[in-house]
Amino acid sequence: MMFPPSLLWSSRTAFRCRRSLWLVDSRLLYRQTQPSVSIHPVRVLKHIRHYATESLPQPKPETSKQTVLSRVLPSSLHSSPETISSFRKIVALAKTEKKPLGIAIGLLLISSSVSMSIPLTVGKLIDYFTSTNPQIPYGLTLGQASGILLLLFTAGSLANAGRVVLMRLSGQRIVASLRESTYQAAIRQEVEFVEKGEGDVLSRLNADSTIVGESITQNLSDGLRAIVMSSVGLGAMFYLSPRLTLLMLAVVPPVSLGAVFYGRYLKRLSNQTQEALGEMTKVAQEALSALRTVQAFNAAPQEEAKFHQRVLSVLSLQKREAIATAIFFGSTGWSGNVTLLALLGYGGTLVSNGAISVGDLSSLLLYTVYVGSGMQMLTSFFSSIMRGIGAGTRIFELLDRQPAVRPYYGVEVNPARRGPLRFENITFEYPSRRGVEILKDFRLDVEVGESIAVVGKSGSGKSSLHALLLRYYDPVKGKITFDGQDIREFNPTSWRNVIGIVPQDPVLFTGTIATNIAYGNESATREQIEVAARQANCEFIWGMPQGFDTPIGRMSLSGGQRQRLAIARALLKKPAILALDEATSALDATSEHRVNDAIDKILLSRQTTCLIVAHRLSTIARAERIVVLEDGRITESGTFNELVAREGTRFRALMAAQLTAATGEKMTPAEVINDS
Ligand SMILES: Nc1ncnc2c1ncn2[C@@H]1O[C@H](COP(=O)(O)OP(=O)(O)OP(=O)(O)O)[C@@H](O)[C@H]1O
Repeated sequence: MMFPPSLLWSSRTAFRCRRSLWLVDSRLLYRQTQPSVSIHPVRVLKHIRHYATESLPQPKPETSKQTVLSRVLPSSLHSSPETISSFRKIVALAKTEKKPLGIAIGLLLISSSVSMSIPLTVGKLIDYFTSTNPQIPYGLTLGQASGILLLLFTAGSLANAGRVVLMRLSGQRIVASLRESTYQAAIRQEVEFVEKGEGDVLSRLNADSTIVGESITQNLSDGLRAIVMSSVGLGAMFYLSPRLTLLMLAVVPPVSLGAVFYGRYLKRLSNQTQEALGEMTKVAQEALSALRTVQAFNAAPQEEAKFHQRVLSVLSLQKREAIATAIFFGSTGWSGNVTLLALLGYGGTLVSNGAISVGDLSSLLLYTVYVGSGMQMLTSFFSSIMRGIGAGTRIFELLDRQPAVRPYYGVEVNPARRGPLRFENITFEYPSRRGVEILKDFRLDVEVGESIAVVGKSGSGKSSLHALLLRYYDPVKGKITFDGQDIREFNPTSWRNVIGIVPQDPVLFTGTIATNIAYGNESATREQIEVAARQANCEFIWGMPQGFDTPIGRMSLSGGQRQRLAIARALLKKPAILALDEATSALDATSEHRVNDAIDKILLSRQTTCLIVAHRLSTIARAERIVVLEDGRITESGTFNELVAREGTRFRALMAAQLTAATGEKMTPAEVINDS
């Protein structure tokens, strides 16, 4: 017996399923993944029964809610409280769409009832046309009966169309709101969490929310339809001929037992193939992402050979899988058809004995197909529920996650507040590198309006100071205070409002120059934006044809221009603290001059406390105080002249190394300053 391919899953869907979730059962999956597979519907029924009673641990008596779930979930999932809570949350999501979903379910019942009457009608028609004394119930004429049937089928189709529209729209609305809340939750997490698993967050936003939406609507509707089809179909079969129905139910179990074991073997093979495919992709990915290196070392043949090996192992597994699948489906198809033959044979004798009419036998065979389809749909329904729960668990994990730094919790900081900034005995490790102390008992006091240049070799922890200041992370020991108050007491959003940040490599977002300067400050007027741009020496904007309305992306900005835009963005906030992380790459002389001039203006105003991670000598020389960061601590501190004048300082060595790298000549900082 062949199932309509539309009822069968694509293998891609199944693979996705397998990746994320425990599947209902190998044999059922296998049937779902293969198009044009012969499946005996009653065998499927048996499988489900087996699945529900044996492959699952018995429900725990203590909780009635768990009991219901235990029947539908596989053992690996149903025992987990997470799964149960995820299931409940998914159901709760559907509550927002209670009304349309309720109507859709009503329509579904109407359309299913109509379609379930078809086999019976066909049987009656066959009997009517083959009978020597044809009679229509209720004394209807053939025309009237046909008219009623036509009306019924039209109503069924309309109900079905209505169901599809309502379910889809509800599903899409659920997915849309789920995406928004997932995005909101993700964007409020601490940076470490998102940066570590950015791809993960994106897949939750994209794939997982779609799966959850589908499992509430589309799959729920399919599942209900399947339940109606299977139960009504079986009932009708028993009504038409209990003997034939029992015969079918008796033939199936022994055949299905073999299929169970074989199905498991196939599933194992399929898993191995997927793993091998993963390995193959990894090899290709590595080489393609490092193509410059591959070509520079003429390593293409070597990479091709590596890939060839992986392709071979995939091929050999696929060959085994193909043979095994062929045997599996050949034999299940054969046994399915033999069962059908037995039914026809026995049914035929019953017809010739007059125990059953030709029409009833036809109806019964048609119902068998319906029940089979219903069972098939039911199995995908279980898998879909589990996929939905798996995806839901990942989404709810993010939705329920409390960020390590709660963005809207704590004391509001008045934007006009000013005060000294103190790093008090800070010890800091990155959460992903526990045990590696980036800062050790670090101490630094910065007075209001003071400018400090932090210097040190690459990787010494300079930028980490800014990360702590912005509360991307919190120190392991010690505290940072602003105006005498621990910054951890502040509401991070309002605290970040008083800090202007200029990162090493400023990010510009899609939009115009103006929207980029006003990033995070949407209420800023054009005038305020222009003032900030002027302060930051962004005169280049006025030279652009569309000025401040020039879209970013249509032009390429130089490093110096980007940095000045970032300074303008920071200045627009009128920050109490400016955290400037200077780009390490050299700027051309004019750019550097314009950037430095902008920094000068900020420093001279003495309105903003400046903590500059400095690389360029010209910037370092501008700061009132320079601190040298080494081994997580400040080892030297003083004005530029003091540090240059001091013999054998770490600062002199650092500067000399930088100058040598920049000029190619051995020079001292003092020489360069004098030269310029
Ligand atoms: N997110 C992170 N997770 C783990 N380790 C990090 C992270 N960011 C930086 N580090 C490590 O912390 C150390 C200090 O890095 P940091 O960026 O603060 O140094 P830096 O002095 O600013 O360096 P550079 O001058 O090259 O910018 C480095 O060893 C770096 O590899």
